Amino acid sequence: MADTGPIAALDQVVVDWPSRAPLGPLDLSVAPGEIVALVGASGAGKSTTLRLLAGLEQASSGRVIRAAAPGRTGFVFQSPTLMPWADAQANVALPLELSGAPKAEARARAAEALTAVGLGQRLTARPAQLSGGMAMRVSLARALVTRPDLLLLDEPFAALDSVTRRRLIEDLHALWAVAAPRPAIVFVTHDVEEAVYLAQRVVVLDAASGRPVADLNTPGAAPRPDHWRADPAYRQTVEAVADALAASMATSAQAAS
Ligand SMILES: Nc1ncnc2c1ncn2[C@@H]1O[C@H](COP(=O)(O)OP(=O)(O)OP(=O)(O)O)[C@@H](O)[C@H]1O
Repeated sequence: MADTGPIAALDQVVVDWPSRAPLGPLDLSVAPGEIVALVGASGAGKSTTLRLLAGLEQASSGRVIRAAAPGRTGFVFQSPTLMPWADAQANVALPLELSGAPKAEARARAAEALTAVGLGQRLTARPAQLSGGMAMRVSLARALVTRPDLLLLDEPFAALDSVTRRRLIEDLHALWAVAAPRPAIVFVTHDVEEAVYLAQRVVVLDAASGRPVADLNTPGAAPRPDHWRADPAYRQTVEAVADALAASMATSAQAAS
């Protein structure tokens, strides 16, 4: 593939809030179409890194590169953040309507996106009529409907049971694999196994400064078959990420003592 440069990157970015030590300097580069997982201790700066990549947070210094086309960055939060009064189709159509698409086209594309996440039969359901997993699928469809170049996911499945969670990870992989072009995905999670299973690269953030302190490639091509979880290469990578995560926390615990 031709080197097209990153779809999003942080170059020596520092975020300086009056109430705490500065975060950074942060360096991270995300290539078009790649899947990167961010792991780190609570408060390490994972959400801040995503918000910087989304343009929702200002850097105090350094450079943020955002190469996704306007309106083609999708964001999915831990809670589905749906409009409670609107049905699934209207929720998913909203970003298209806001970007000026005619209503009929927006509704047709919303129906298509909901079908892709397995909710083709629930277009008229309101959020209160959906399970947690279904509501998250609607949120995913809303992010995918704009055919994003960059999809940012902040612990999207953390509140779900483990079976639903696995299914959603598999669906996300499948949706990514059929998209043309594939979006880059940056996925924040506390779950090391989920990070290794989903991503092509796992980046570990330092607990104190938020700086990436380990950047590990995962073996094998995504999307992975479910039985890959029993593969020794998967287990070894999980151990390597868990070790890097423990090391990142130990250093900051030492610094604090
Ligand atoms: N607007 C803000 N003003 C001041 N401090 C902030 C602000 N936003 C975040 N922080 C602090 O910056 C640090 C990083 O926060 P962030 O939410 O990015 O961490 P995180 O790794 O996503 O945490 P968690 O895993 O708990 O969600 C935390 O100490 C947080 O309290």
